[in-house]
Amino acid sequence: MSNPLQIVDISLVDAATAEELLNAATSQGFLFVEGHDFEQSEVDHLFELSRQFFELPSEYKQQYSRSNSNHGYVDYGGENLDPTTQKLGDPKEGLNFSGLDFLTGLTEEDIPQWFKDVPERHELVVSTIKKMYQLSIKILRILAIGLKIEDTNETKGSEWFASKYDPSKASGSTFRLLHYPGQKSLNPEAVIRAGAHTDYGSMTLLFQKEHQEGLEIYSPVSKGWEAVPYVSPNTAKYPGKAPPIVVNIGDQLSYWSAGLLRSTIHRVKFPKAVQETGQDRLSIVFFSHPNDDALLTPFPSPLTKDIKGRGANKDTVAITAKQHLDKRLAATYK
Ligand SMILES: O=C(O)CCC(=O)C(=O)O
Ligand SMILES: [Fe+2]
Repeated sequence: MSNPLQIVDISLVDAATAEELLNAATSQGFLFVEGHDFEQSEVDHLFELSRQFFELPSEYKQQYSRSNSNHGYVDYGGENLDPTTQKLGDPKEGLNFSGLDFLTGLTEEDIPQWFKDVPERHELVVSTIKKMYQLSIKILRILAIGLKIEDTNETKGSEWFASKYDPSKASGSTFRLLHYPGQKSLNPEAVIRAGAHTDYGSMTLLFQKEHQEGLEIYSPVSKGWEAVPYVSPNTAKYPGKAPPIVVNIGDQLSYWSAGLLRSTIHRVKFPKAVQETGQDRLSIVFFSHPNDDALLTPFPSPLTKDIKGRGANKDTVAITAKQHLDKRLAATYK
């Protein structure tokens, strides 16, 4: 499968990396990142854990149904990512880990006992949550350099995003395991697995598996739907490491940058080959959000100061990260 997206190596935090990252974030709004520290074995275990969890009886999973704070199990059809077009919810199930403390990797509310029954299961979830948080902060620091965010009295420009990510303060960040069951039907009406949407946070990090493709972006470059392929790990460069991770710019970065960065529309669809094999899809996703009280007003930068009428610059009243998330979630989980 061809790859319309850039693969950016973030192992070096410097001006060249920042330039490359910014270019990808302002063009497609979707990219791959390599030079992260996720091991292949770790990601394999996570997918295995996810598969085993979703195989548990429905009654068991439903004991942990999604709470008002967006934590817990979401059953088939429980979420509709494209409520203006789709009547039915998405044909998928998910497990949300929300109310995250990034110092401990723990959640405020209970997670299914199944994860705690075996210490390795819980440890893997906890370490993944901490790593995802750290990776998103690293990417945000590099982006801040590329965006030439200016120093203020309170913060250094490169720390502008990170300063809104106090690890022990409440945020909308959510770690999710997602499962899209296979479907043999070739009914063209039933090919959407997750409706078209933009993500609500600052950025989303995602692992998918080979032969389980289906993620598509509405490319701002080609003005058409394009597949986000599975990209194999570069084992010569990074032995033992997991494949490049998908990075998706979300609404909040679009607001903060007055629309310079793109919160690109995407969806999950059954590609023909996957529909024919009846293959399931599993994805491992981290939705990175700043602290609840972070204002979504543009950062100070020569790159954005003259942009008017896009992103938050067009609004007269600034909203907080939590107000934005609550609004989006209310539409999704009607
Ligand atoms: O499962 C995927 O590949 C993407 C899901 C997604 O876009 C989302 O949950 O926001
Ligand atoms: Fe999404």
